[in-house]
Amino acid sequence: MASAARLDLDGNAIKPMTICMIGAGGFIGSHLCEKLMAETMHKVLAVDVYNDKIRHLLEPAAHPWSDRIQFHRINIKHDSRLEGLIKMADLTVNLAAICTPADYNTRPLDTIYSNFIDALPVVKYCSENNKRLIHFSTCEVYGKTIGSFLPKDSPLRQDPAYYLLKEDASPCIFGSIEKQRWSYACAKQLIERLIYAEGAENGLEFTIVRPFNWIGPRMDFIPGIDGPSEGVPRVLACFSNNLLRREPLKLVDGGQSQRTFVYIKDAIEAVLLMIDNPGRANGHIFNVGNPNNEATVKQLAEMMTEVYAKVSGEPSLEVPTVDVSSKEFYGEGYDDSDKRIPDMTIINKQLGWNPKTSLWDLLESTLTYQHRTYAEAIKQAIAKPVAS
Ligand SMILES: NC(=O)c1ccc[n+]([C@@H]2O[C@H](COP(=O)([O-])OP(=O)(O)OC[C@H]3O[C@@H](n4cnc5c(N)ncnc54)[C@H](O)[C@@H]3O)[C@@H](O)[C@H]2O)c1
Ligand SMILES: O=c1ccn([C@@H]2O[C@H](COP(=O)(O)OP(=O)(O)O[C@H]3OC[C@@H](O)[C@H](O)[C@H]3O)[C@@H](O)[C@H]2O)c(=O)[nH]1
Repeated sequence: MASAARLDLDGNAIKPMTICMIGAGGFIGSHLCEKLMAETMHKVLAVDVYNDKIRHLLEPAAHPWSDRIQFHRINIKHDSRLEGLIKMADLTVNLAAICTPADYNTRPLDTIYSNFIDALPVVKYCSENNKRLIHFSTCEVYGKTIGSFLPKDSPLRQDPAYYLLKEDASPCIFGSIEKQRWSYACAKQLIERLIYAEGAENGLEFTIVRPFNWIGPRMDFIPGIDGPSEGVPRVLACFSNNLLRREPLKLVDGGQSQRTFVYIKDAIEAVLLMIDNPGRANGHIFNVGNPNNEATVKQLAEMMTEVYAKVSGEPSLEVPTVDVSSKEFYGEGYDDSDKRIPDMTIINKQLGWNPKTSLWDLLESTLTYQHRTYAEAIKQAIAKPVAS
């Protein structure tokens, strides 16, 4: 339950505030809304084009927080109500974006508009009205590691100086322009630079978040069940879909790329610390990830297969994975980040935050959710005769 006497990291009472949360109906937004309703007295003006993932929080009068969350169905591309909502709030959190890699090379214009152009008015309204902004960027702004350009057998590849990603030191290394994968990272980088410049020149109070593969329940969609049959979500939902349908998991280019995965509930703790501690969060860019949860995509597939067999009680397939080329899976213009380990120095120093949940544990709770939510619907979809 929310307590009125929550304290910030410096021991001061936290005053309830109004938060305009744009993209509140998405994966991260839904978890952040839940946290804010259950554990704080803050109010949320939830802005999105969808609300399926937060509908459970919006049921009238069903919850003690029903007067603290309002949903506004607004497309921020063209809606004059946005400025009014930002003015009414103390803080704006902007999560809205196209952020699935399958879109970056196939819908590069939509990707660039969504991640740069559509975010511009949000930054402008915050700056002009002296409102604080927490903007969601991405770990993809780092692109590839310096080490990836060294010879395969170079011992320097094992030296953290060549792979650890630091907010205030690492360069942003993208591929060539025809590798349209980088349209997203580049748009995110430019909006980061613009926000930083608004801070430097006009005094905007901002925090930039760089999430490193946050995963958990409600991430993306299961194709053909609660999203388009031909849609390609991020890897957690792709692999969940394969496991639910008892198909081999597809390893793009052999699944050699490495990622670090953090449990959504750990990551949301970090965002709440930013919200509640403006003096420590303003003016900073924060990596938010779990450096201890590194795996290649192949290792992730193997672990998910093992965990899913445990939580579903169904035996694994004899051949659980299959290799597929990136051209076949994503189309022309795909490219990849080789390795993503966040440096945690800044978030540790400013907010004292550390992730807690191991990869196995976060997969166990997430795949339990996926099985409970989708297994029956998938069975029915598979059993349905295909219309001729
Ligand atoms: N999940 C991750 O691991 C991760 C990693 C890096 C960066 N991020 C960033 O975090 C943010 C949130 O990511 P997510 O995983 O929750 O994605 P998501 O797709 O689940 O959520 C984004 C939400 O924004 C909404 N939205 C998009 N365009 C909009 C518009 N024009 N008007 C109103 N609403 C709009 C969508 O409907 C969706 O509900 C994004 O900016 C993303 O780039 C996420
Ligand atoms: O079925 C699949 C899906 C994905 N993959 C691979 O799995 C890896 C991870 O893919 P994801 O779809 O989760 O996306 P990425 O980690 O590449 O990018 C993500 O990073 C952070 C955010 O900004 C975005 O949410 C997204 O861009 C990639 O190497 C991809 O090629 C597979 O091997 N098989």
